[in-house]
Amino acid sequence: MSATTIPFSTQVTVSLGERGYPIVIQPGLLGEVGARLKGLGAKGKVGLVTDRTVARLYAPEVMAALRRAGYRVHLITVPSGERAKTLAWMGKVLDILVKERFERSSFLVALGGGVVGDLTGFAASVYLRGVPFVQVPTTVIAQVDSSVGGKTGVNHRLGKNLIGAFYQPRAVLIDPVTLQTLPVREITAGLAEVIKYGVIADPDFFQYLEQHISAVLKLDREATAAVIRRSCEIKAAVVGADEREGDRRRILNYGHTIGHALEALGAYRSLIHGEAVAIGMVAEASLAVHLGYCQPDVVQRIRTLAQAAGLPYRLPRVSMEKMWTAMQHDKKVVQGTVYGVWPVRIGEVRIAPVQRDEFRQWFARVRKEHA
Ligand SMILES: NC(=O)c1ccc[n+]([C@@H]2O[C@H](COP(=O)([O-])OP(=O)(O)OC[C@H]3O[C@@H](n4cnc5c(N)ncnc54)[C@H](O)[C@@H]3O)[C@@H](O)[C@H]2O)c1
Ligand SMILES: O=C(O)C(=O)C[C@@H](O)[C@H](O)[C@H](O)COP(=O)(O)O
Ligand SMILES: [Zn+2]
Repeated sequence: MSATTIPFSTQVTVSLGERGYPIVIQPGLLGEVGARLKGLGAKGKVGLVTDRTVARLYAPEVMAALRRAGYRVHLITVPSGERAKTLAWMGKVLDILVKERFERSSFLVALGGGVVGDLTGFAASVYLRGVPFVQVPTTVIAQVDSSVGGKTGVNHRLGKNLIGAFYQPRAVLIDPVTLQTLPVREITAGLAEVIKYGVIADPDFFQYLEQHISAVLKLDREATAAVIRRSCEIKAAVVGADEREGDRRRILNYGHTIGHALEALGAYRSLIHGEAVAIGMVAEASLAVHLGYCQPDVVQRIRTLAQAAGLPYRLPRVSMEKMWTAMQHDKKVVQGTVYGVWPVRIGEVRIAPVQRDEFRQWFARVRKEHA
């Protein structure tokens, strides 16, 4: 893949028939949010949902853009980070929508990272049995992954995203300039989902990341354009083929069986999502070797790339029993059996069950190696 052939402003389509939508990637797009909503036929009042950090950085610009297009705007702000992804905060957002008499035709705009996008999408899916919403993602994770595909929801103490709905946005409006204000830890965490796409679907993209990781980390213009576009293309293709995760979409969950268990065990405070996914990807690749699905060089390449991106890759101190119990809440569990996404080679994964005994043996081996 050559970075020089990548135009910065581009569009990717999520092909889902009447639920299909564009992903527009364009520097400066925040200033056009109002005009884009007009293009979608939005009328009346807009609910702009964001978190406290993003409100300070970008809400004035987006509110001005919406007002220029003739909209009345009601700003709804939640705390920053994973602690807002709860039923309690969902209730507070819904309270405001009710009190402010938002109507069925009112659009919600999710301005922020994956937390704001997942929470707003879920609120949009249930308020008046469904109001339209638009994603305006401002983190790497949100621009390459969470804003696309319609998985919305909130966490439960015992498991990640256990309460939610499939509900597609009307459009995804990506302004890559917003990434400039992200803390390094958040940029790095976002790269876990980017590396994931290489492992599950595109060996050339994985190789591109191996060769350009420092440019990507510096948010170099061409590298950023390449990463956002290719990630959105892969996600859009998978979602277009299997919207509700009947089968193929499960590949997007690579690294998440263990990753989500680690997030829940840390009460959603010790690891942020991308970090947990990075550890999960390396661990699940290593487990895939143990299960006989791939060779050790695959784990080595994934671990080396994660390390080069500055991601954590070692399992934290946690008991095997607690891990296994937390993994029972994975949405890929079928009749009590945990199904994992296992790399076969870079660019190809397979989905298969893992038994408790296999997990226990692998876990004991890893613990011994790291002792
Ligand atoms: N729905 C999906 O398909 C999907 C996919 C991947 C992840 N997710 C979910 O997304 C969440 C993680 O998303 P995230 O990493 O974006 O987390 P996040 O939404 O918590 O954002 C991370 C932090 O960055 C701040 N921030 C956001 N944009 C900023 C900017 N431009 N400049 C400075 N600071 C900014 C936020 O205030 C927050 O503190 C998790 O809950 C995960 O489960 C969902
Ligand atoms: O879009 C998907 O499908 C994914 O699995 C993408 C993941 O990166 C994302 O974290 C998703 O929210 C996980 O979904 P879940 O169904 O395991 O909660
Ligand atoms: Zn994820």
